[in-house]
Amino acid sequence: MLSELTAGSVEDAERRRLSRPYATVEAAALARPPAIDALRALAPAERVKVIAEVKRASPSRGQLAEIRDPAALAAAYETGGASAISVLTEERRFGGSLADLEAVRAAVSLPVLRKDFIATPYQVLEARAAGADLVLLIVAALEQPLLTELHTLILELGMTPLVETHSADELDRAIDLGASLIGVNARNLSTFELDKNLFGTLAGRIPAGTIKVAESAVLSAADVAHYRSAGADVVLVGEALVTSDPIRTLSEFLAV
Ligand SMILES: O=C(O)c1ccccc1NCC(=O)[C@H](O)[C@H](O)COP(=O)(O)O
Repeated sequence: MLSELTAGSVEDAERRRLSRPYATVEAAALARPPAIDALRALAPAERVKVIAEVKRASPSRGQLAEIRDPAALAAAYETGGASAISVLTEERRFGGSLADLEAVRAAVSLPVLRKDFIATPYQVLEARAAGADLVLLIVAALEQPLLTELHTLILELGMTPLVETHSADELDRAIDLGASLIGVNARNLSTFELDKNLFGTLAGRIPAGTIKVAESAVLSAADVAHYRSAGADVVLVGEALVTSDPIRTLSEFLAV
């Protein structure tokens, strides 16, 4: 499933590239105001921080929410105390788009994450051109040389890579990169199985000074407390926010 999702995202980007060539997107990326410092926004603090996700649908859960106005949802997340916004831009299975990212960028002053299946430099440039401050890199989807190349490009463009892992081997690869922001996703992106204890199993391997993000399966304040007690600096939340009153849910999560 992960390779299928990645191939689909790359194919869609190649289609866009026919009407918007590399040089055009690169120029747009370089013309953007500097990216917001996401490491600062997500730095460890007394309380857990939340990356709040704009997520319409997913392969594991189907349709989650009809989000007509992603900018309004992101603004609510900002009001509710989120520290960054994640925007799923994958079109086929998540119903997202780069237009969503651009709308969110214009609506909030928080760092914005492009959450997609990124496997080419063109997709990284698209992210910056649309106003992203962070870009997701999924270790399981990328061989180490490509992972290194994309990680370097994201940094060169002034953005922050969120390097996502799901096993000790993947975590070691993220650490070898020198990643400053590492996510452990409870969801196996091929089988969709959820393991809420994976973060706790792996967190001890993450070097001091690295920001630790627990991703997925955060459905309640108890889940936030579980990840926090296992060492999470940040939790990334999608479903629980888009299927509830996001401001109320955020306030419950941030009170942990
Ligand atoms: O959410 C899915 O079903 C999914 C399937 C395959 C690849 C990625 C997938 N989701 C991306 C994410 O990592 C989540 O959107 C994110 O961590 C938030 O998860 P949740 O709070 O459980 O909605």
